[in-house]
Amino acid sequence: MTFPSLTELGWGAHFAAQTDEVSPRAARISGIARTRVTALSRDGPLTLSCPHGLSTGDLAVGDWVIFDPDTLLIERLLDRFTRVSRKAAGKDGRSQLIAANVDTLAIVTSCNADFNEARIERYLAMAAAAGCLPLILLTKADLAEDDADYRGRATRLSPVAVVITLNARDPEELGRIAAWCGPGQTLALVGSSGTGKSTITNGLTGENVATQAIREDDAKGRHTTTARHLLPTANGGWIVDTPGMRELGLADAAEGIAEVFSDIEDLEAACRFNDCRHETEPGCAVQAALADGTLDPDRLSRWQKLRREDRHNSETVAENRARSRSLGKVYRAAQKGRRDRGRPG
Ligand SMILES: Nc1nc2c(ncn2[C@@H]2O[C@H](COP(=O)(O)OP(=O)(O)OP(=O)(O)O)[C@@H](O)[C@H]2O)c(=O)[nH]1
Ligand SMILES: [Zn+2]
Repeated sequence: MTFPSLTELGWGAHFAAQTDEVSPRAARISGIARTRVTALSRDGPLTLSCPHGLSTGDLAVGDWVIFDPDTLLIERLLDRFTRVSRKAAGKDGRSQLIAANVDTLAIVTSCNADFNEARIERYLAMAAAAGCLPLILLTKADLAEDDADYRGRATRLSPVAVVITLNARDPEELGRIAAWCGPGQTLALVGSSGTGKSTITNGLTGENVATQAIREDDAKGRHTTTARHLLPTANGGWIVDTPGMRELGLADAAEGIAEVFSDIEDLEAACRFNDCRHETEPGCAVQAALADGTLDPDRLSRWQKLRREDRHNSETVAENRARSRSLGKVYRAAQKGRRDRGRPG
């Protein structure tokens, strides 16, 4: 049996630069259960375990790790190329990792009442904060009276996102997404329940895996909030199945928000006062743009709401940083242990 090469698994210069290890020791995480981590290596699938002090919660589907081939323990997590996260449930504002090393984040919404500008902007900020290319997939175009109108509204939300309207049930139309999950490319789908994520996943993988995974979980009454599978697509790429998100909270996404709302942030830079609140201050460029109709007041209020929320949630982020620093210590200790045992590499 032949397995995908590291390049086909998504390996590239970003990871190669971080290690002198020979490639049989590198693996990409394809699934995470409570204590077990499944991964794909050049020599096929593996089950890895976490060393003492590292929990599966610190890892994400899509991560690259260096493992010890004798013990099958994870030795080192490689620095991520992209990092998809959101605010964890609860009030502490912690950011929760959803998936790692995703090239493109596909925001899935339907050409019907699910379509919501504010929600799409949230996901666009999530993609920008993660470092992923954004793709907006507008499903159920076959059921809509005017899918071009939805496409136009979505296009206005971002100068960088590609917008595609489609019937997700039609394999030929799904082919238009194939370019984003070709060899070595990883695509993640996010969006509300019922918008067609499973339909797209099944169509691209040629299997019914996604729905099965969801059913397994339902049966156990478990509620997962992170992605658990990296699935191969029919044309040599990878797809991450993320859970349906009823509500997407953002934390530590200031840069992502700034990118999505760069039009407003540019205006803000032109306000006379640095601390302009864009209310009644003289020389406010934001108010001027509202007055001459170049800025949509709804977009302004959506931006203000997102920024307030992100600032509030980011207050406790310093806590997370301390946490990842202590994680770094665990990796270094593991590496040192390996060197002390006189292993090469
Ligand atoms: N006509 C039409 N039906 C679609 C389209 N996309 C999805 N559907 C249907 O909509 C329903 C929901 O689709 P799913 O793929 O299960 O949606 P989901 O986003 O995976 O939903 P969750 O599994 O709850 O997260 C299914 O009955 C699909 O067949 C589309 O483009 N056109
Ligand atoms: Zn102003």
